Amino acid sequence: MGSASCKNSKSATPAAKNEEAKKITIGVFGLDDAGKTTAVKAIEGDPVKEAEPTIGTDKLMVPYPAIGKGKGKSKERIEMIDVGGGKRFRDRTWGECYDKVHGFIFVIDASNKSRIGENKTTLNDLLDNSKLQDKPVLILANKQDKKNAIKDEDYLKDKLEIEDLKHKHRIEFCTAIGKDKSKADDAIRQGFSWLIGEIESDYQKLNARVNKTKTSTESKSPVSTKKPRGRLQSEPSDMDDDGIVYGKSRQKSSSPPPPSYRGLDTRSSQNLSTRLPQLDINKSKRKPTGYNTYSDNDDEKDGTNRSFSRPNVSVPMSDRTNRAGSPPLSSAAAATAGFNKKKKVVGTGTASNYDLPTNKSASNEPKPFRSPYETFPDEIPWTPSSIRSTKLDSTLPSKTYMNPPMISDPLKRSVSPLVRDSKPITSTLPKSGKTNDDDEYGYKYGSLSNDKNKPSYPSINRTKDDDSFKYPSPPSTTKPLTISRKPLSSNYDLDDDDYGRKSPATVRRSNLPPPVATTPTTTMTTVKKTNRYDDNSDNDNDYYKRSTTNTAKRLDSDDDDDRNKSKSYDRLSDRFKTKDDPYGTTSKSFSTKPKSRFADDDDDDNDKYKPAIKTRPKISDDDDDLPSTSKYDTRPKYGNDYPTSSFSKPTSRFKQDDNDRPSSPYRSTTLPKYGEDNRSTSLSRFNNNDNNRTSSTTKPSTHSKFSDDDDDDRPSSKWKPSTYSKFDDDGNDDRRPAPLSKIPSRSKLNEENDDDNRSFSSKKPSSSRFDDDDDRPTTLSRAPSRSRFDDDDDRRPGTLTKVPSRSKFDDDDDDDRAISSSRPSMSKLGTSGARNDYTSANRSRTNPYPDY
Ligand SMILES: Nc1nc2c(ncn2[C@@H]2O[C@H](COP(=O)(O)OP(=O)(O)OP(=O)(O)O)[C@@H](O)[C@H]2O)c(=O)[nH]1
Ligand SMILES: [Mg+2]
Repeated sequence: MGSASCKNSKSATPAAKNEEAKKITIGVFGLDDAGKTTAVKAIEGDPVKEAEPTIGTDKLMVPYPAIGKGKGKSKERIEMIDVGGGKRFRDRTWGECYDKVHGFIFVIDASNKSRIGENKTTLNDLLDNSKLQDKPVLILANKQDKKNAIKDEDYLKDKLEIEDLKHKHRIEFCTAIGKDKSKADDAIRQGFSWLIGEIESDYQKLNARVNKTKTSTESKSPVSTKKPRGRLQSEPSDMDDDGIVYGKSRQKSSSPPPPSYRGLDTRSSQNLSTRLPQLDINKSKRKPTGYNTYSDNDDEKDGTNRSFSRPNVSVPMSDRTNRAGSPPLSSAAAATAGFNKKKKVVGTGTASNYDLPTNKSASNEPKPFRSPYETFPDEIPWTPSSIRSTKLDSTLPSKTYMNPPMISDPLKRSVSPLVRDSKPITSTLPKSGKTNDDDEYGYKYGSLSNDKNKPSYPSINRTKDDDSFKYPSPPSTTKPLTISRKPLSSNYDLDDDDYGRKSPATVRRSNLPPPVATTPTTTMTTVKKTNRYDDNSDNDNDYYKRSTTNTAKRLDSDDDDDRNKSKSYDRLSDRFKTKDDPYGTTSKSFSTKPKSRFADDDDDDNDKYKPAIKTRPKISDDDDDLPSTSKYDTRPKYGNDYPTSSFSKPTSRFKQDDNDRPSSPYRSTTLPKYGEDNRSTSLSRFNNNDNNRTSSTTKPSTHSKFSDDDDDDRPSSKWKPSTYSKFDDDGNDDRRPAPLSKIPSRSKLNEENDDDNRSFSSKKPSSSRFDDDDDRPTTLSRAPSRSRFDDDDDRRPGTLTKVPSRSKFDDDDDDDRAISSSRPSMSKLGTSGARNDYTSANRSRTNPYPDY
C-alpha cells in the first residue's frame, strides 16, 4: 500500500489499454471522521476498529471484490485513493484526484446528523465537478452500528438532495469498523462490487478520461477543469467534454456554492496549489506536529466527538477535535482556529510562511486572554481578596518589615509623612479624560517622567471634579467654606488650607521622629492595608474609603499626586509658599526629593528604594486588583488615596471602625505600631475635625517622604482606623469582598448607590464622561468626578472608585445610616433627601472652621 500524493500516483497508475492489465482507481471522499479509511481497510480485507485521520491523501491497493466482474482476477488490484476529509484537504487535495479516478466512494457518517448539510454540500460539489461527472459513485452511509444513524434511504437522499440524481450511484448503509477481521461489512463489499462493476461496464470511456487527464495540461490545475457554478446553473446540458451524458442536470440555485466559492477560504484550491508547497504525506507523518499543509480553515468547522488515540498521527488538535459529531466548534478550537488563521493570513503566502502558522500552531493551546499580564504574577486583578490576603499573610515575613535599607534611606527619614499632603497645585489628568485604568496607571507610574511633557489636566475639569467631590450636595448654603474655596483656591490650595488648620495634628505628626522605627511598621501596615483593601476589592474600595463627605478635594489631590508625582514636586514649593504651609520643611524635603523616587514608585526600578520595596510583593497584591499594568505603582496611589478618604469620617467612627473592621487583623498589627503616634494624632485630630482627620491619614501616606511602600504602609496604619470605621459605617464595606464585609445590606447599598449615582450623574453634565467610564471596567475612574465613580461602582462590585464621588458618598452615607444602626446620628439621614442634611451635618460637625 503506497502512500503518495496524487501527483505521484500518476506514474504509479499504468495505462489500462490491456484488459489484463486493467487498472481501476477509486477515489474515496467524504468528510473527516466519516469512516473513509475504515471503509477502505474493510474493503482491503483488513478491517480496523480505529483508523487514523488521513492527512492529505493516501493510496492503497485492494483486491478485486470477491463478487462481481472482478471475481477471479485476484492478481489485479484496485487502487484506492483515500483522502483526508478535513476541509483543508477538501479544498486543496481532493481536486487533484478527481481526474485520476474511474469512480468514487462518498462516505457519510450517518450517525452525525449535524453534518448532514455539510455532507450534502460536499457531495454535490463532487457531483458537480466535471472531472467526476459521469463517474459512478457509491455512497456509504456509514456507522450504521450507531443507534442514531440514518437508515432510511429516501430520507438520506432528501437530506443530501440527490433524490433526482441521475448520476450512476448507489447507497449502502454499512458499518465500516471491523466486526469480523476476515471480511468487510457485506454492504460495503456489495457496494464496492457494484461500483467496480459499473466502472468495468464503462471502463474504456472512463479510462480514456483518466488517461486523457494524465497527459492534459488540465490535470495540472484541477480547479480549472471544474465547471463554474454559473455554468452549471445556466446550462442544463448534461454533456461533458467527452460527450458523456450526466445522469442529472444539477441546478442547485438554492444550494450553497462549493466550498472554494463560498468564501470560507479565499484561497481556493487553485490558488493554494500554486502557493502551497507540495504536500508530503510521509514527511507529515514523520513529523507528527505541524503539518505544513494545514490551513486555518481546515476542519475547524467540523465538529466531532472523535477521540484521537492514534499515536502516530500528527493531526493538530484543531483538526481532530472538530470532527463530525460535535457540531459547534469548541471555544478552544475556535480560538485555535482563529489563532492559526490570523497567522496564516499574515505573510506573503510563501511556503515558508505557511510553515509558520503550522509550526506555531503545533501547540494548539489557546492563548490566555490576558497572556500579556501573565508575566505579572501579582496582577490578577480580580483575585478574591481573601486569597490574596491569605497569600500576603503567608508571604509576609513577620519582622522583615523592618527594612534596614529603607530606614537607612535618608530621604525617607527626612521626608515627613505629610509630604503626601503636599500635593501639586496642578494636577495632570489626561486631557481626554481617559478613565482607562491602564492609561491612568501608566500615566501615573509607568511614564511618570514623561508626564511632565504631557499637557496638564485642564483646570476646568479638575475644578469640576473637585467641586463634585467637595460638594457632594448641591453647593449648599450651609457650607460657604467649600463653595468659597472652590473658586478661590485650587483644590490643592484648599487641601493646604485644611492642612494648615488641621495641622495641629499634622504638625505633630510631622514633628514626630523620623520613621526609622515606624518604617517597618509602616511597611507592615501597608501590607495589611493592602490586604484589607484587596479584600474590599481593590482600588474602588480605596476610593470608597476615601469617600467621605468633604474628602473629595483630597481625593482629587491624592489622585493628582498619584498621577503626577513628579510634577507635584516641582509645584510643592510654590504651593507651600503661597499657602503659608506650616510644613515648609516638609515641602522642601519633598521638593528636593529626586524624581527617581517617584520613578521608583512607578517602576520599582529604583534600586535606591528597592530595599524598602521588599514588601512590595505584598503590596502588589493590592495592585492585583488593578487590571492595569502597574502593579506596584498602584499602591502608592492607594496610600495617598486612603488618607484623603479617611478625611471625612468622624473620630467616633474611627473607634467603631476599629472594632468593626473586617480587616482588623491588620489593624491590630498596624495600629499598635503606628501606634501610638498615628492613632493618638489622628484621633485627636479627628475629634476636632474631620478634615484634620483626612490630613492625618493622608500624611502617613505621603508619597514624597516614603517610597511607595512607605506611603502605603504609613497611611495605612494611621488612616486605616479612621477609614475603616468610616467605611464600615458608611457601608463601604459592601465593596469589600464578602469575607470582610460585615454589613449585611451590601447589596442593598449597592443598589441604592447605583440608583443614586445615576440620578446624580444625570443631574450633572459631567456625568456623561463618567458614563463612559462605565464602559471601562477598570479603575480609572479615580478621576475626581463623581459620576465616574458612580459608574465604577456599578461595574466593580468592590472597587474603590466610588469613594471620591460626592454623590456616591452621599449615597453611601445615606445607605449607611439607613442600614447601620450603630450610628444613630446617621440613621436619620437614611433617605436620599437627607443627603444635604447629612452633608451639612458632617460639615458642621467635622469642620472646625466654619468660616471656610
Ligand atoms: N461506530 C463506528 N465507528 C466508525 C465506523 N467507521 C469508522 N468509525 C470510526 O470513525 C472514526 C473515523 O474513521 P476514519 O476511517 O478515520 O474516518 P475518515 O473518514 O478516514 O477520517 P479522515 O481520514 O480524517 O478523513 C474512527 O474512530 C473510526 O473508528 C463505523 O462504522 N461505526
Ligand atoms: Mg481517513
